[in-house]
Amino acid sequence: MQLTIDSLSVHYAGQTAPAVQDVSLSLPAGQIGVLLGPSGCGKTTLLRAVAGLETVSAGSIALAGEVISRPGYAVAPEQRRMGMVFQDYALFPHLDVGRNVAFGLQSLAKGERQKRVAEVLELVGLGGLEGRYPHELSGGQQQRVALARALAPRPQLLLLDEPFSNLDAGLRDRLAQELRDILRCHGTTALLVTHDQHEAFAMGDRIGVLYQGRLQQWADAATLYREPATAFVAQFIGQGMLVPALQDPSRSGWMQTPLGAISGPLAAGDSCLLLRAHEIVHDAQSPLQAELLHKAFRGSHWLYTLRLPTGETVLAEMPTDMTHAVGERVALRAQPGQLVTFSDPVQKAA
Ligand SMILES: Nc1ncnc2c1ncn2[C@@H]1O[C@H](COP(=O)(O)OP(=O)(O)OP(=O)(O)O)[C@@H](O)[C@H]1O
Repeated sequence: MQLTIDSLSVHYAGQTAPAVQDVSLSLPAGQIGVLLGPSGCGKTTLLRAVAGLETVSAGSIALAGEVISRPGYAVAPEQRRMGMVFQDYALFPHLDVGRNVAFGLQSLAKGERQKRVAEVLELVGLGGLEGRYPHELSGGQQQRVALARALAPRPQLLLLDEPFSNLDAGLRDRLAQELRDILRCHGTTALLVTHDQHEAFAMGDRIGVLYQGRLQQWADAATLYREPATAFVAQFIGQGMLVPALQDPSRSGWMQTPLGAISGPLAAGDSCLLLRAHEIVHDAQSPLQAELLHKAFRGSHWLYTLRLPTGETVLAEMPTDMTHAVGERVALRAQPGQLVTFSDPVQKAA
């Protein structure tokens, strides 16, 4: 079912600023939306408001065109037909897998209930494990039971709050991919909260980046990366760096940066340029020398942290055959692809 959030604010009593401010987004039926952002930016509050667990102070939430929350009106959480999966799975330890999954199916006759339980367990790859207890399962299997339990009553919308945070990195990646396939296969509309960009990119058809309660951008992963709407998104996604940029007074169509002159227009009022680590390259011919502060081996490349002569610190990806030692000077050149510029980063990010 399509989820539409319009100018939504949630203000906790006693707090000076709203936890969620003027957020609008639309998630089409059958798609997976992800809320991404640093700790405290309002992701969980927004998810809980959709679930009906937080009171809305302004704006509205609608499911399939029908308003379910607005100031002074809220459909009760249990009547929203939403499934929820939390980071701790919240399985009932004294109930076996079958009865955990059957929890929301009390209205069905016994035979139908058993059929549906078997069906969703099959869907999550746990067919035949009805008789096991949660403590007899691995973390990944418990996560899948929680998912099966949420999917069993055929929710209109599935809400997931950091569902993989208790799992190790390898399993997390695999389950994120699996979960995406299961939701696709089931045609489920889902909204997931995470602070992990890789997870957001692996799962989301649409990703919303939140900062200080405000939605900075709601777009697919490629758009967030290539066309960040705000300086915050530019820096948050893909380790972006904003370096100062000035229109070159003597050469039109060129800008001056701490990495030298760069060909390209600087829009009126803009004063910084987005660069990513792969856009700063080693060039033995370049007059620009930066001091190597730190280097980390990343398998396919080195990640260098470098101090420019003007004092700014930048990251650069270098080939693995580079042998610079920390403290050495490294000759650099900026080689930006598509130019993305912003005005003052603080102003844009707020
Ligand atoms: N029940 C509450 N009462 C008052 N303030 C709250 C409450 N819950 C959250 N907050 C505040 O609202 C803001 C947003 O919190 P929220 O939990 O939504 O952030 P989050 O992005 O999910 O963070 P995290 O990634 O750390 O879980 C924070 O400043 C938080 O301190």
